[in-house]
Amino acid sequence: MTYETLLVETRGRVGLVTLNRPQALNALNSTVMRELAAALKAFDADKEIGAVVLAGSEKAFAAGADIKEMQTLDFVDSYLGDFIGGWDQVAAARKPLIAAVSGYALGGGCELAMMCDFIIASETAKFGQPEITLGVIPGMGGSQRLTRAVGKAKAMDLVLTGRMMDAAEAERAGLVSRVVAPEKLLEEVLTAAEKIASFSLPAVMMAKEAVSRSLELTLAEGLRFERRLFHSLFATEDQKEGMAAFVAKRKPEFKHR
Ligand SMILES: CC(C)=CC(=O)SCCNC(=O)CCNC(=O)[C@H](O)C(C)(C)COP(=O)(O)OP(=O)(O)OC[C@H]1O[C@@H](n2cnc3c(N)ncnc32)[C@H](O)[C@@H]1OP(=O)(O)O
Repeated sequence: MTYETLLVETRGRVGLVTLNRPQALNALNSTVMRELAAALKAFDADKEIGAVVLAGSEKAFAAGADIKEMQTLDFVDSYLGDFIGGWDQVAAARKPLIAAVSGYALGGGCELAMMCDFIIASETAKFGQPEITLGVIPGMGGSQRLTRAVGKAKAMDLVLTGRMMDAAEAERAGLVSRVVAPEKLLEEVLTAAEKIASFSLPAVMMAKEAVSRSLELTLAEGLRFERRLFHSLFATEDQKEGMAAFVAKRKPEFKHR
């Protein structure tokens, strides 16, 4: 498949998707989001892929939803057309998805990064939900995922003032898992993705599913769900291989089965 707004490639068992609308700081429009959903679906279906990285440019991961595309929308058009309705498809990806954020991750850009499983940021990253400055509010999950990630006080601060927070503040707040030098960002993220992709794919996908469900279930439900997944992994060849390799003091050779 050819993409108009993305660069899509593979690095061993890692899929790499790079947003590619530099003239608009990777502003997200319908084409970007449709292509992104298709690229992630293709990687989900590809048995040779164990993890996916989503990156932007050095200046911008994404500067938000495309304001030029949105400005003439009215309520009836946006409601009947379910504007941005399918844009959360990214959060439905089943394989681990890591956001590599450099520069601006604003509005929909911050929300897109938060749909990924974790965010590794460059020291230059700036996160924010500036929709309030445009007369609207976050619409791709910012009020929900940001609050779960950083807590009510900081989420209210960011959503109500529209200010940006830098990478150090985002790391302290728990929005990003690590901050690295700009020139090391892609290398660091690809190394993390390669490590994940080297493990048993069923175990990796179930680990993702279990952690993701923790945000939706009660503790008792979540613990039961985790236990069922844990038990089920004893039906895989990779559990036998992983534990046999440990006992034999050798490297496991996972078959992803
Ligand atoms: C998801 C939902 C429901 C909502 C949203 O996401 S609303 C959008 C939230 N994002 C923003 O409000 C950020 C808008 N952008 C900026 O504030 C600035 O561009 C900046 C601070 C990120 C960078 O400023 P800088 O001076 O370095 O660059 P610009 O000259 O402003 O931008 C370069 C080029 O990109 C176009 N651009 C930037 N952001 C967007 C955007 N969100 N939508 C459409 N186009 C965008 C900008 O217009 C300029 O293009 P032109 O030179 O052709 O005007």
